[in-house]
Amino acid sequence: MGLIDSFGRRITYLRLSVTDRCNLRCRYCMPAGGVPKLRHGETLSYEDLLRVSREAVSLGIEKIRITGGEPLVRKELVDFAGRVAAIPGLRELVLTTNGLQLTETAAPLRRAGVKRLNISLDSLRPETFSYITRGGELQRVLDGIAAAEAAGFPPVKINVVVMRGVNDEELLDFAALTVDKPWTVRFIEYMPTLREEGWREHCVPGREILRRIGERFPLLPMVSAEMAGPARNFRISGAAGAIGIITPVSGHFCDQCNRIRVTAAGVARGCLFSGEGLDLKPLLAADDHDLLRRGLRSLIVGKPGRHHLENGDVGDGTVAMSRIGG
Ligand SMILES: Nc1nc2c(ncn2[C@@H]2O[C@H](COP(=O)(O)OP(=O)(O)OP(=O)(O)O)[C@@H](O)[C@H]2O)c(=O)[nH]1
Ligand SMILES: C[S@@+](CC[C@H](N)C(=O)[O-])C[C@H]1O[C@@H](n2cnc3c(N)ncnc32)[C@H](O)[C@@H]1O
Ligand code: SF4
Ligand code: SF4
Repeated sequence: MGLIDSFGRRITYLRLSVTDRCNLRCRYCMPAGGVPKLRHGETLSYEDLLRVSREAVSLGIEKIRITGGEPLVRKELVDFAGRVAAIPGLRELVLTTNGLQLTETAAPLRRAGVKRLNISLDSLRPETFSYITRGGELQRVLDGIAAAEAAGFPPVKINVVVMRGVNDEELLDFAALTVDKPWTVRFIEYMPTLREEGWREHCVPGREILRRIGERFPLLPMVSAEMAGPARNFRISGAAGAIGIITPVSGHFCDQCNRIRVTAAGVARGCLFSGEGLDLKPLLAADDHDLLRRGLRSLIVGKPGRHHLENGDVGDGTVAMSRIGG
C-alpha cells in the first residue's frame, strides 16, 4: 500500500541530511560566515539515522538520498552508506555532493552500494567557480567526476544553480558539454532560501534557460524515468548526455512531490519550505518502533500541498539549505 499523503501523492523518497558542515560556502546556500554549526550530539548518530531509514523503508520508502551540508565531510560516511544500502526493501541509495573529495571516496562509495551521484558544479571557469563557492577549486571537482567514472558509476548528474550576472553566460558551455559527455546537466532555478533581498533579479526562469539553449541547440524532450526527481529532461539531437531543468520557483512540481526529508538536526520535514517539522530525537530516545512509525506517518499526512515561493514566502526560514540538504 505504501505511504500516501492527503493530496494522494505516493511518498517513496527520503532525503537524509547527515551533516550541516561543509568545506565550501556557496553564495546561494550559505552566508559568508557560514551558519551557526550544530554541536555534536545535536546531529543524529549513524545508528539513529539507520533506525529512521529502516522504519521509513518498511513503511514504503524506496529511494534514499544522502546529502548535507557536504555529506563526505562526515567521518565514516562510506561505512554508513554501506549499511543503508543493505536495508532490505530499499531500491536505490544515491548521494548528492560537491565532489571535492570524490577522488578518495568514489570507489569506496561504489563498493558500499551507492547507485548514483549528483554533483554540484556551478561554473566551468576556475575564477567564477571560486567566486561562487567562496574559494573552491574547480579542478578538484573535475577530478572527482573523473574518479566517479573510473569507479564505474553511471553517468553523473551535474547540478547548476543558475544566477543571472554570475554564471548565466555559461548556459551554452554547459549545454555543449552534454554533446560529448554522457552526463545530465541540470539547471536549477535559484531559490531565495537565505531570505535575501533582490533574489528575483538573480533568478533565471527555466523557460528563459530553455529558450537561450534552444536558440543554439535543438532540444528534444525526454520521457521521465521511474523514481525520477523534479527535473524535466531534454537531449540535444545526437548528444551523449542530457539537459535537465528544475523549476522550483517558476513552475513548481509540488503536485508530483514524492519526498520527505530529515534535517541534520534530526527533524523530519514534509516540505523543503514547511515551517513545522517533527523532531525525531524524542521518538528515537523512546526506543519504540511504533512511535517512530506513527510519527513518520503523521508527517506524511500533514505534508503541505505546495510551496508559495512565488509570493516570496520561504517558509519560516528556520532551516538553512545546508541543514536540510536541498
Ligand atoms: N523546491 C524543491 N526543490 C527541490 C526538491 N528536490 C530537489 N530540489 C532542487 O533540486 C536540486 C537537486 O536535487 P538533488 O539533490 O540533485 O536531488 P534530485 O533532483 O531529487 O535528484 P534525482 O533523484 O537524481 O533526480 C536541489 O538541490 C533543489 O535545489 C523539492 O522537493 N522541492
Ligand atoms: C545543499 S546542497 C548539499 C549537498 C552538497 N553539498 C552539494 O552541494 O551538492 C544540495 C543542493 O542544494 C542546492 N541548493 C542550495 N541552495 C540552493 C538555492 N538557494 N537554490 C537552488 N538550489 C540550491 C545545491 O545546488 C545542491 O545541488
Ligand atoms: S551547496 Fe553544498 S557545497 Fe555549496 S555550501 Fe551548500 S552544502 Fe556546501
Ligand atoms: S516545495 Fe515542498 S511540496 Fe513542493 S516539491 Fe518541494 S518539497 Fe515537495
